[in-house]
Amino acid sequence: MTNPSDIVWHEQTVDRAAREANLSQRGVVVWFTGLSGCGKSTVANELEHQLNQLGRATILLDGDNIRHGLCAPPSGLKEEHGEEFANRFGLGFGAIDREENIRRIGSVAALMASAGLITLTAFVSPYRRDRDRVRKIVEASGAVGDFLEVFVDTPLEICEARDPKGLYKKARAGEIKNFTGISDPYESPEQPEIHLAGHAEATPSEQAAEVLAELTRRGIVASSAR
Ligand SMILES: Nc1ncnc2c1ncn2[C@@H]1O[C@H](COP(=O)(O)OS(=O)(=O)O)[C@@H](OP(=O)(O)O)[C@H]1O
Ligand SMILES: Nc1ncnc2c1ncn2[C@@H]1O[C@H](COP(=O)(O)OP(=O)(O)O)[C@@H](O)[C@H]1O
Repeated sequence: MTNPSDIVWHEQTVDRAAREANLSQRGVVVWFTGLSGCGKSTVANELEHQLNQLGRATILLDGDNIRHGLCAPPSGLKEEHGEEFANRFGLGFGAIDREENIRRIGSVAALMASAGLITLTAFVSPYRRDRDRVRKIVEASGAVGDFLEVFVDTPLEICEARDPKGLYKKARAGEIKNFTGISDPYESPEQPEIHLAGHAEATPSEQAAEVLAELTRRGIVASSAR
């Protein structure tokens, strides 16, 4: 077994402050969470577009895309890596798999923020403990205030009526197990930095502008940025 003391942290000459200075911005993580179909990807995508137009350096990590690579399911790894590897490292939607999914993404998001990027993430991330762990990792590698939780609070009935991928229909029919909101829990954030209420009928662009306004209010985006 590897002894943790055999792995030693190496200090680097170019630090986070130097990277941030070159980009004239502060690296942060803007963590969108909510049910499937609540609008995470759409609003995060629109926000990245608005930030991009302001000349800000960004990255968007989206659940559906990350599950094609870093957090692929066993079926996506088997052909290239074999069954044992796929079963050990591939991720599904059970509670432990979601925990590992969010742990990996949380670490990547913290690295992206240390690179000075405004890092947007869009994952269901249904468990409060998993999200709180990411907050700790991000703050430990930067400062308090570097992690902003955005609760996309669209009611289940609306998400289910939208059902753009037909997943709710399958979940109701019992064809998908552990489906968040139907046969698996969603633990709402208790004190999100930003709360987007879905019943207000705001457009994705208005919701993105709401997040942008909060980033501006907190000095993460300068009001005169370009
Ligand atoms: N069982 C189950 N529960 C929830 N979601 C499911 C499930 N099976 C597949 N999908 C699709 O996978 C997307 C969620 O992946 P995430 O990585 O964001 O999930 S999690 O954060 O680990 O909970 C989610 O994407 P979004 O709809 O964009 O949220 C679904 O399209
Ligand atoms: N504010 C909104 N108003 C109306 N429809 C929306 C809004 N935000 C997203 N949608 C629509 O809801 C569906 C699900 O959005 P999506 O961003 O894929 O959700 P998620 O990433 O949370 O699964 C899409 O068809 C999208 O166009």
